[in-house]
Amino acid sequence: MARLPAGALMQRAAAGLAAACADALPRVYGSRVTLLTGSGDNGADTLYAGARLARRGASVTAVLLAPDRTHPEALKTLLRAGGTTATATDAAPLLQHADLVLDGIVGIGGKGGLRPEATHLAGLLAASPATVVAVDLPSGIEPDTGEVHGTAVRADLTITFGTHKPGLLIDPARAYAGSVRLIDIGLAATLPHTPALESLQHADIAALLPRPTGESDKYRRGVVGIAAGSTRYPGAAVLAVAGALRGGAGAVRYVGAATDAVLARFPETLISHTGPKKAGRVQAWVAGPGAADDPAPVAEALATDVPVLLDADGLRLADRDTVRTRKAPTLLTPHAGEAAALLGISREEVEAARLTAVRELARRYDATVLLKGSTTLIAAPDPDTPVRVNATGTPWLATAGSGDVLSGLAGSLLAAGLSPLDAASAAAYLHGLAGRYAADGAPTSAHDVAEAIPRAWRDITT
Ligand SMILES: NC(=O)C1=CN([C@@H]2O[C@H](COP(=O)(O)OP(=O)(O)OC[C@H]3O[C@@H](n4cnc5c(N)ncnc54)[C@H](O)[C@@H]3O)[C@@H](O)[C@H]2O)[C@@H](O)CC1
Ligand SMILES: [K+]
Repeated sequence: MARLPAGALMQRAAAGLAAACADALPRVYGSRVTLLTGSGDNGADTLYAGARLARRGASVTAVLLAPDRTHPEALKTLLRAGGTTATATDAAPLLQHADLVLDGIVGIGGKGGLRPEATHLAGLLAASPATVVAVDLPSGIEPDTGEVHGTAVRADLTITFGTHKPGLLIDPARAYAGSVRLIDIGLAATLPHTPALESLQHADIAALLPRPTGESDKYRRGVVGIAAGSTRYPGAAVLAVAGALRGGAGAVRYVGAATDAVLARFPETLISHTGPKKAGRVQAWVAGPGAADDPAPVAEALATDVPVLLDADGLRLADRDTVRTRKAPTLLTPHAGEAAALLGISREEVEAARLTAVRELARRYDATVLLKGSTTLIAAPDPDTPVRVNATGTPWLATAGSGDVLSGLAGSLLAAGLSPLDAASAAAYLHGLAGRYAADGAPTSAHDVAEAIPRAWRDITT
């Protein structure tokens, strides 16, 4: 900001915001626009954008939450452009009859949820048929964590400035943002080199995925061991193997009680009639899906010196000190309920503060942790490594067995030589994309998700 003329960033933000609002309206001329205007720069952005829309013939009214503390220059600009003002007590009809509402109550300066008057406005807004555009972020969410304390504005569209904020990417706050559009205001050079959060895209994942070369044979490509399934849950083994076969390892070795079911479905699987300890060459183990109550295979996998992925029953059956102290990397893939058990808190507490939970798990277990959910998070044990958030998931993936496919897929990428953080990130990305393809707007099954993985892989790499 010091290097630019005063207000330059704000003008860039307002210009981008006004253009996005114009796109969201059938026509600007004659449309009714209501601005919810707080006392900070977020409110000022909103007033400047409103002035631009007023100059194009929109009828613009700013509801001022703090009339005596509104940004004076921005307010003057709106009034000069033909806009008008109102107080919060007059807001109800203005929100009910607007075509478009801009939420400029608070931006990145907002902390601790909305105050009572703003809470009341957010309630009125929820009942309005208007299109809601959040300015920078939906007011009331915690910008840096994605937590929501009390009421927050629910937007159809969020126009965010300079960089994505964690709250726009992590649930529960993410669900309040609607679709998110980033406006470049020229901040790139000033942003920190190590962000708090990363969201990998197609090209990032493509660069991570293993590719066989002329010298590859099945052992060089990696053998993934699957210690999963039981007489009670043979299907978990089949689904973990289904994921593993599509994850780039050269071979999949299975140990457990579901040999017949696995071979019937996947005759290419190598079978060892032992535990993980004596199973033969394996570069990474997946232990736990459908394991029911037998801790032995989990303990044997953890005793090896190769990377181990623990999922489902494995998270419950594993000895926690062994996880913490083993030398080779460990990857834990809990859903919120399993994470809650590992942390000794409630599922609701995990879901409300997912970023804190995943970081705390990684720290406490000295492991890489993939916390499943509609926005999956992945944290490395080193607290300075950016947490990764996966953006490809779909609610249709909340289907039985889908986690077994993910664990097999991630294990296969581990065996192929990816670090736990990269294996988990690439697996979550592919799995989410495969889930979208498999579902395509209708219910899908874990089996279909596994079968859609190659299509996701091809789309990313070609
Ligand atoms: N920092 C930058 O480089 C830029 C910032 N811009 C805008 O500036 C915003 C940040 O502005 P500010 O730092 O002034 O802060 P905000 O405008 O986000 O919020 C601070 C104001 O809101 C009030 N407030 C705080 N918490 C509240 C709550 N829970 N309920 C109701 N009111 C609350 C405070 O009293 C304060 O007046 C960004 O979100 C963005 O919209 C843009 O203009 C572009 C450049
Ligand atoms: K806002």
